[in-house]
Amino acid sequence: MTDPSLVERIRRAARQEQFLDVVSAEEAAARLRAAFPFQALGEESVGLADSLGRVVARPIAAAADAPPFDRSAVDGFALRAADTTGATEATPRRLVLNAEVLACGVAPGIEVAPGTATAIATGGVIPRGADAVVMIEHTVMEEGGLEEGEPPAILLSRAAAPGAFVGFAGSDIAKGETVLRAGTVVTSREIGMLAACGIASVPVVRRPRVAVISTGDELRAPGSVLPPGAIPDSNAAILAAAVAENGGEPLPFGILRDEEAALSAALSRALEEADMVVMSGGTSKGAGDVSHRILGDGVIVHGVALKPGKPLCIARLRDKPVFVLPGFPTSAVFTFHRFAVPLLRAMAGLPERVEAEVPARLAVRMPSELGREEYVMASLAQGQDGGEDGLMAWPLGKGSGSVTAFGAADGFFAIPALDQGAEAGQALRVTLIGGPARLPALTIIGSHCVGLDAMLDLLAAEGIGARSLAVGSLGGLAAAKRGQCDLAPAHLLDPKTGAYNAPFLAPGLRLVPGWRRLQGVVFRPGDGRFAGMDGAAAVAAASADPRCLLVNRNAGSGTRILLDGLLGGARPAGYANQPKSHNAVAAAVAQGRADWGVAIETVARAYGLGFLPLADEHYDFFLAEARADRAPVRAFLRVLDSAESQARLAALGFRRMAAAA
Ligand SMILES: Nc1nc2c(c(=O)[nH]1)N[C@H]1C(S)=C(S)[C@@H](COP(=O)(O)OP(=O)(O)OC[C@H]3O[C@@H](n4cnc5c(N)ncnc54)[C@H](O)[C@@H]3O)O[C@H]1N2
Ligand code: MOO
Repeated sequence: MTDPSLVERIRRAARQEQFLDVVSAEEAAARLRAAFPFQALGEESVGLADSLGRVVARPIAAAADAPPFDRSAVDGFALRAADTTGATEATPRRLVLNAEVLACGVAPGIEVAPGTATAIATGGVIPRGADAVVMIEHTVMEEGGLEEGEPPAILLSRAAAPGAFVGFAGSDIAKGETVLRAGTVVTSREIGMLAACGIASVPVVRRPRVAVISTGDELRAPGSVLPPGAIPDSNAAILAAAVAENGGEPLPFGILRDEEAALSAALSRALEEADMVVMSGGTSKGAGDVSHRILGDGVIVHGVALKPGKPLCIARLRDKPVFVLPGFPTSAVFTFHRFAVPLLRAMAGLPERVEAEVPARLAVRMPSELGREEYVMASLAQGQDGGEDGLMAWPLGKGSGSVTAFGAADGFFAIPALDQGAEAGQALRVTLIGGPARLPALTIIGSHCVGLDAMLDLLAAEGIGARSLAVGSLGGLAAAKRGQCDLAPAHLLDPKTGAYNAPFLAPGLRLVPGWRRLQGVVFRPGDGRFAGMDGAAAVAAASADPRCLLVNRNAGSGTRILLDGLLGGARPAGYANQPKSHNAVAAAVAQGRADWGVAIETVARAYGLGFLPLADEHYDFFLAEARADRAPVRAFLRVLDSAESQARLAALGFRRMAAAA
């Protein structure tokens, strides 16, 4: 049943013109702190095995001593230390054995009287009278002289101090002592302690239940077939996992359409079942943006001067926190961590997360919007070899819509609201996400290619990690010249000479031949306008037909230079559409937004497109001479020349060039 007051609020909110009331991130956090208690939820009791990963709710005292009785730490004989005084190899002491053997679990029956000893196993109960144990290897059984019926004896060649090899009851932990304090996260180690102290049920903080709701008509569950315009719901999966990582229990509410009635019904149910509600999508000003409208006067923040995350909306409904995160994945995840996680952890009884920072220098200039504090996701790579340069931070440059930026980044840095950007070389502090930065052995910066992925897979199989930053051919070349990477893959066509890459060599760099990628005209199979043509004829015919729409490439790309050369100054329909990758060209043609373009054969095949060859693109590597002798670089060059790599490249449709010099 939908709460009638909620419906009324929704109606009221719907009548209002919606606007964002942007506040600073600090103000937003302060309002959140003022609205909620930031304290652990109540406690519940769980079985020992189920306590793994839970937070201890109150101090737990040992229910029993550990060990529960005085026990032997060795295999040997329990005895009175006083009987051993002065024992040496030359003057052994003789002790008569008692007629019992104290294996583990055996209750002793005979008191150890002066001049006697009892055989005992490691873990055996120390018998009354004994105060020490000697190891079996420091004794010998008495040889010969045994009269009929006389008990056996041992000869002892070492003196034992009182307490030797005795583990006293409660010496590990004594009954009543605190085993675990409130706030401890239970791991296998804590479980071991609890078990040893005889504790079978554990008082833990109740896990905050967090309803996760995705909104958007375009969303489909991951793995479903996507109709045109649809995208997989990645936010729900990321957010549910992040809830679990921070001590919460995610309650998946699935995908809801941008429809107020359905949304408010779901919200009402979520508020009944959960301690916190996290929605994503529909919080900005667009036509379909309805999520925030259903919150009515419960809203405490709507709009934060942050990038990513401006349209973040936070509300308090029925005393429970509701976060409406921006739909863009990077924005959603970033704002979740920044605002929802501190509250979630407090409710779960977990301490605030401490995020480590490392100093680094910015590798390239990063522009930023004035008026919003901008957080830039970055990868870290070692600067100039030798370490003087320390770490360089490379912005991932993927924007709020990226689903990979947050996952791929080592961390992020902030550009203050009043700055219009950060300069190359500027000193930064990078906040690490997901633990310490793992700096790989090999740094590769430049143009990306699936062939390179194949090389890096082979290297990884040898245990050599590589970081490949896709910043384009020119960006990689610049990084190589500055000594910031080992290898810079590139496919730069020099329009004057028509040659690839070699004309761009600079002192200190060497060119390692990579592979050739066949480029050609791509079109939808069955498009009769391209039937029976070769590449050059297809370019001529298509560019002369105003209804045949081109998808071009960005200025400076090798493909653009090639196409401009073929067009000879012509500007066919669609020329202004200039995406930055082979894949974007193929997608535009495959989906009918354009009819033709130029891309590499591998990509044409992947999209099921027709392909008419034009020319070979050379994908080579600029190698910094100063780094050429590093073991990981040598390993890369070896892999590049291996039979396995030739086979993989051939399977991808690439032709490997002459062996590396
Ligand atoms: N005219 C304006 N437009 C936008 C503004 C603005 O101020 N004025 N703000 C921009 C900013 S900043 C952000 S961030 C986004 C956030 O928009 P919404 O929160 O309303 O999100 P949607 O429009 O629903 O979706 C945005 C984008 O994200 C995709 N999405 C949504 N949910 C998911 C999901 N669960 N998994 C994966 N991807 C998801 C959605 O398809 C859209 O592509 O608004 C800007 N616009
Ligand atoms: O705030 Mo939005 O999250 O910049 O893209």
